[in-house]
Amino acid sequence: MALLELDDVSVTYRIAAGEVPAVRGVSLTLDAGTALGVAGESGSGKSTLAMALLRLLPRDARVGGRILLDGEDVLAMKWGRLRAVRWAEASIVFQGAQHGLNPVQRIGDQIAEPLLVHGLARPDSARGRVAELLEQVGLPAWRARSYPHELSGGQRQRVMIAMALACSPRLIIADEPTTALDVMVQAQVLTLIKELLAEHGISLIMISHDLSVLADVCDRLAVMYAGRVVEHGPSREVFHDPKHPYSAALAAAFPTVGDPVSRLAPKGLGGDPPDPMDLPPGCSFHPRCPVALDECPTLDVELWPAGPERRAACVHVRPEKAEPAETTLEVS
Ligand SMILES: Nc1ncnc2c1ncn2[C@@H]1O[C@H](COP(=O)(O)OP(=O)(O)OP(=O)(O)O)[C@@H](O)[C@H]1O
Repeated sequence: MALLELDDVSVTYRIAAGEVPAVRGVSLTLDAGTALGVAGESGSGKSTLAMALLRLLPRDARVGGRILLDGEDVLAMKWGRLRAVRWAEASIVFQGAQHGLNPVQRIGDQIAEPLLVHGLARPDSARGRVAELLEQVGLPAWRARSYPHELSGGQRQRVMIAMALACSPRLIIADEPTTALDVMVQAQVLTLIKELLAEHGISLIMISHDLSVLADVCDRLAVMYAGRVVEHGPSREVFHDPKHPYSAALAAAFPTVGDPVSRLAPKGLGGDPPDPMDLPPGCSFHPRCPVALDECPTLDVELWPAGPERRAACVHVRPEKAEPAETTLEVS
């Protein structure tokens, strides 16, 4: 059964220069107990989409479409209900843990905060639960007394994961949870995430520019380009046999963690992603596409079926137009 359903979700930022269509018509489903990876270059709209799921966007963002969490419309929730849902039903782990933690508050107090706010622990009983959570993410209980600057990047990211787990949510949204970490620590944190998913049956939406990381952790992948999903399907299939040329370039990129060049230029692709305020006509990817056809600049692109449980928005998977049926007139 679907835990999360996105139906034609769009996000537009209103800025002085005009409107920025950051997310355009995204429809996706996440089944309970499964993990969905969202991939794409910088600026493709991944973080905007993640923030929209819990209505964490700034005021200048207008969100359209429907976001159903366990059948409940997130966009229609009153503030009180939304506050109850955040942390307790769905929580988010942000990119770069150093920005997500308060530098002058002890780790233990920060992990305890959502528990106290949601009435899941009293100040005297929270300490035991904090110790349990630290243990779950592989940190000793005494770390509760530490301040964020006393921890390594990987340890801080574990603390963020402990906070996200605190209220036993059904869904965790992780936005680039390992991007700022070196390769060894990244592997440890990914292993931890996989163990926690398996143990607790939590559903995950994980965002990354690195398709190989997502394919390792997630059951399904969605690839975003210029605010749209251009391909989605089972992880292994999208990673090993991509049907969209943009997914193929991302899969071949093998980006180095923290290397801005590989982040910005998937292998074999020239140019930059388009400015959302000045999108190319037709298929937005056509100016960079190595296999573009003459018709791509005017193509009315859709997510066409590209195999069982797979879809891709590329002319090369478009079903042949059905020939008009021949009619035989029988004249008696
Ligand atoms: N607060 C904002 N106001 C206006 N435009 C914004 C705002 N936040 C993001 N954008 C624009 O929306 C588009 C999508 O940005 P977003 O951060 O969602 O992409 P991303 O794929 O998560 O990139 P990254 O990996 O760099 O975080 C970009 O063009 C960005 O400039």
